[in-house]
Amino acid sequence: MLEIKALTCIKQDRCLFESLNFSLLSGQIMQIEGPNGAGKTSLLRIISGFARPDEGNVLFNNQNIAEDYDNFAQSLLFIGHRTGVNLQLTAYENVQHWLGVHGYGCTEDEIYSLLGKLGLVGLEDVPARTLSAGQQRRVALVRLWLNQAKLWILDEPFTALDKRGVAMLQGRFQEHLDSGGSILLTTHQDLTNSFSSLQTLVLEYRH
Ligand SMILES: Nc1ncnc2c1ncn2[C@@H]1O[C@H](COP(=O)(O)OP(=O)(O)OP(=O)(O)O)[C@@H](O)[C@H]1O
Repeated sequence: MLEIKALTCIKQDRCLFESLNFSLLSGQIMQIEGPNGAGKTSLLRIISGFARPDEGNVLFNNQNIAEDYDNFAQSLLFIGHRTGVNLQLTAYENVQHWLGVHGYGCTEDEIYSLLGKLGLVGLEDVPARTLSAGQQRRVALVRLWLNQAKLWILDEPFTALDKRGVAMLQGRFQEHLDSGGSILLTTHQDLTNSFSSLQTLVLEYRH
């Protein structure tokens, strides 16, 4: 599904990674690990097509993403470490907004039911700025239930979640993998015993 070929990234005269190669198949999950500043977010942004590598290519289904980005974008769900939640809107309004962007239909009842499933009962209609960090993260993660993208790229998705939230998210990941999806993520969470298809890529801090 995803092939990373000879990727090199240089930031502020520092080479973050050089000639990086790996692939991610349908049903696989890959965790990118490494110390602060190693280049994990930079790598995710390049693979998502938001930034250009200094060298190398990203292929999705054998197609260079730079050559047909619109097609790739339809298969991609990216959630960054900044949640992307509009803090002026309520949780319900944020979901409505994402539904509009992705062109999916959902009834009012379905939206409330989903927010309830994510532990946000009673918080659906208050401005997101009044929610806790973990509750805001839960609002952001609603997109994982509203999306049909095959490839999920997630930067620190577990941040601020409590144990139940972590378990719920891992359950959602497994559903996605079981249905043939793939996940590339950064996290400091230990996922070793959680996913049989887990691959790990460690980025060292290069001086
Ligand atoms: N837009 C930018 N312009 C210049 N330098 C940048 C830019 N974005 C990132 N960097 C630098 O690239 C390096 C890697 O940053 P990156 O955010 O990819 O690291 P990270 O591994 O995700 O770190 P963390 O674990 O702290 O999130 C850092 O030294 C950072 O200062």
